[in-house]
Amino acid sequence: MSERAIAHLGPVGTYAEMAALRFQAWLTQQDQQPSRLLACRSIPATLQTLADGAVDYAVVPVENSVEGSVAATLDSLWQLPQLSIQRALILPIAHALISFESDRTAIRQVLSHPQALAQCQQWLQRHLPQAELIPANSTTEALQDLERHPQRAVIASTRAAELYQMPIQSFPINDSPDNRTRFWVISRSPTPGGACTSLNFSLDANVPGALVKPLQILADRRINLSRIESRPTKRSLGEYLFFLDLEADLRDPAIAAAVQAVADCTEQLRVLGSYDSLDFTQSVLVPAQAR
Ligand SMILES: O=C(O)C(=O)C[C@]1(C(=O)O)C=C[C@@H](O)C=C1
Repeated sequence: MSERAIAHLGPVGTYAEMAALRFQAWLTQQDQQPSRLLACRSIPATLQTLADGAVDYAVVPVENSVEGSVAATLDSLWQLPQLSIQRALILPIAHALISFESDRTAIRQVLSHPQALAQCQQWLQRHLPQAELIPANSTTEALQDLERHPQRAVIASTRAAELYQMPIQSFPINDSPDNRTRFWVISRSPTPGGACTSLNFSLDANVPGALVKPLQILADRRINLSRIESRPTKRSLGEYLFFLDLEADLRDPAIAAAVQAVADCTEQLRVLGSYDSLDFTQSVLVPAQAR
């Protein structure tokens, strides 16, 4: 078998890469086949690389316990109908403040991925109220050139600080000690079926009760929703797509029938995947030098 490739948000050292490493280790345990990782510039680029056939899997963040959904993942995935979810991965996320400046009062800018900035907002407000917050494509992209900007700090993982040999000034700085992010493993293969089913749909008309109908179908069949999210379709103002996670397995005929009934009362429904989760919140993270 040829080497499989797994795309993730780069550069090397992101949380998405950590998730991809976890998935790679799990995959190797399953079938002993080789695989390699490929770092991409953004979440849309990660999914596009997979859709173009250049890799076999993509690992993308989808939801954080504090900040909620990762919009770039939802927005990109619904535009790539050839892709489906294979598995979810849950990782603990602990952020570090990385800077060559040890005097916090001298730090003028803090750079990171918007999700990471948001996950540390209270800490930043308390300890670096003077700093301008600057969004970057990823936590480790923000680390590039840090040594040339002494008044700058970056929020990234301790592993990233080790990999790029940069000083950690504070750790942990995430507001919630139980900070976790759920990632999806996506591929071009049919979805396998599993304890969670994710779908999205648009509605025929913007009229009272349009959303109640599909939700009532699920409630009547006692199917629990673990998440509901709306995103603009970007076609016209006020037009939304709804993303739902059901605690249900699509391989069960009763669940498949319920999803069909939802499809019958919505404009367009797509099953993004039905899959199991791997929860890594209790296990030790891969040390940087072990790669
Ligand atoms: O920038 C990174 O390191 C990422 O992997 C992205 C990302 C995200 O988009 O949520 C992943 C996990 C954390 O929640 C923070 C940032």
